[in-house]
Amino acid sequence: MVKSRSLDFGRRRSLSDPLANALLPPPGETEEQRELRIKAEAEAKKVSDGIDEMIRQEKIERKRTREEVNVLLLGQSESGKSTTLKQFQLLHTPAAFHAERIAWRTVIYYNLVRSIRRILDALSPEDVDESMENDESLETASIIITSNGRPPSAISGTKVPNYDIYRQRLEPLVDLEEKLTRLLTASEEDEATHLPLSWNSHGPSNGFALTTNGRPAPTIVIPQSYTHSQSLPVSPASYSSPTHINGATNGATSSRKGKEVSVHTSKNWRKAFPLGGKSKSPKSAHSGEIEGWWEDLEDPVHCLHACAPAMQELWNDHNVRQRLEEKRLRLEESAGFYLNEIPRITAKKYIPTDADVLKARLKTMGVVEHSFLISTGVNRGVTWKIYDVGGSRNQRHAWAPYFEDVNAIIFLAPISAFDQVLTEDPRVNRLEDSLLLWKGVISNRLLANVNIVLFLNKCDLLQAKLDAGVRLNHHMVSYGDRPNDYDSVSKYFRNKFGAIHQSATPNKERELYIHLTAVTDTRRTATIIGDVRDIIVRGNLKQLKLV
Ligand SMILES: Nc1nc2c(ncn2[C@@H]2O[C@H](COP(=O)(O)OP(=O)(O)OP(=O)(O)O)[C@@H](O)[C@H]2O)c(=O)[nH]1
Ligand SMILES: [Mg+2]
Repeated sequence: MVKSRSLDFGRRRSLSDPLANALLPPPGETEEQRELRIKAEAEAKKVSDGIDEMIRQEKIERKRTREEVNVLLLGQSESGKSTTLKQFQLLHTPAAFHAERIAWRTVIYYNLVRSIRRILDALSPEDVDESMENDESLETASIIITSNGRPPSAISGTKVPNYDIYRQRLEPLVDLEEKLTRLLTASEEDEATHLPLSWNSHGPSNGFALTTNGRPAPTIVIPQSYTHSQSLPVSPASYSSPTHINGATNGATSSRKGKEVSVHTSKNWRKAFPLGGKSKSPKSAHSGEIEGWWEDLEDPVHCLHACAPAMQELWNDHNVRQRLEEKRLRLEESAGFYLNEIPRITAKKYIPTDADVLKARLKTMGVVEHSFLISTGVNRGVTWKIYDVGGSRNQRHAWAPYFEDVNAIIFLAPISAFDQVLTEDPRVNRLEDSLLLWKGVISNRLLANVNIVLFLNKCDLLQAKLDAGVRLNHHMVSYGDRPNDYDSVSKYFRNKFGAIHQSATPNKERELYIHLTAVTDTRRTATIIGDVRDIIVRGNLKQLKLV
């Protein structure tokens, strides 16, 4: 009775409401009629609740199938983030990836020409150590640090053969490097772009990211280096101190101080093709790709083609290799791999292969976003937004604004870098920096519920380095006298990164997925990306169900 009174009272509350009026019990309702009515109402409520639940489930399903998955690629500079992004592109939008291959020709030429320049710099009879330390171009080289934390000096007193003949024969490449840099930057004439230095220019030029909508504008940085005689002393202090990604920033000023030239990562730099601008750039009926550039005499391929024999001789010269070895300049580990394929790369009708594109090096500045609609498998219909960030220290302040919406992070730590130093601060060991960065990311409270996948990357280079006899314990005392082989070392790193996660994560429930990767290897990376996709989507679904 009391129950029905309260029900009636509830209705009386809304007497002015026509709907509530309509729901009032009919006048003169008998007790029996009343019971039947209440039963019917309860039945109706059950049906209604069932419908509500169905709607909720549909909503979850819709979210699962339609919601974007936001993935951040994090890690220090040269850890392989952009390469990982390229692998995603190759896997999910292969047609677009292939269509863009030709545009990467500019970058590949640029990488090759710079490698040659760096060899010539290294052959200079003067002591170039100081400029090497301050040289941004070191970022693509493996520099061994010694116990005093400095790159080893050239073997003092070494009699240096006269390499002027190479310099003379390769002189046209001086202008070519300038031209290629201009081509990569010229498509941004309406933006604050700084023109690059040539081999003979004076002083550094600075590039800085513009900002849009409060988020840094995506840009690509072409690292510049200087001849030893022109290098400007850049003290480590002129770079920012280590950036704490959870708040403290080093701001735009520090990025302005970098010796860098920047190109926005809008598709514009890709449109720099056809090089030289005089080609009619006919498209191949078969592939849709631009072809016929070789008929344009201004095209860089002609200069490269003409210099190819000299480049090849330089690279194959035993004395040159010895000199590079003395200076511990391991060009072949990074963008230097094009040196092993000079005839192919400099052929007049050269079109970059997928592998060439994956290895092409352009430093990222700011944050670059790419979307993919996954069309197959469990992730069908999911739109993935992948954010590729600039990893050098003066870029890390740009990461934090992306932490709020992120569903998953792929963190890359290049474990082959245990004997290298940061380009932006030669006092800091690269692996040390990766470990600190890792700790900063996994302990960040904003990211506590974010799925994290760790790529211990550059395993191919790690293997090669260990096989060549480079000892981990010379650079990482804590490794002690464990065996210096790939299995032991990779296991050690896996445990080390895993232990940091275990102790520093604010979310003890979070599972950590660790992969040993070489992201330039397409086949292996495709499998890993498949696994990662499933892990991330499953993790995402789990979170949605909790909502
Ligand atoms: N051998 C080898 N080279 C790799 C691997 N991962 C990346 N690289 C090369 O390392 C260089 C740097 O890779 P990126 O992907 O540009 O590095 P990033 O993390 O995007 O660097 P920033 O843009 O400066 O933050 C490129 O020349 C890659 O081809 C790897 O696993 N093995
Ligand atoms: Mg990058």
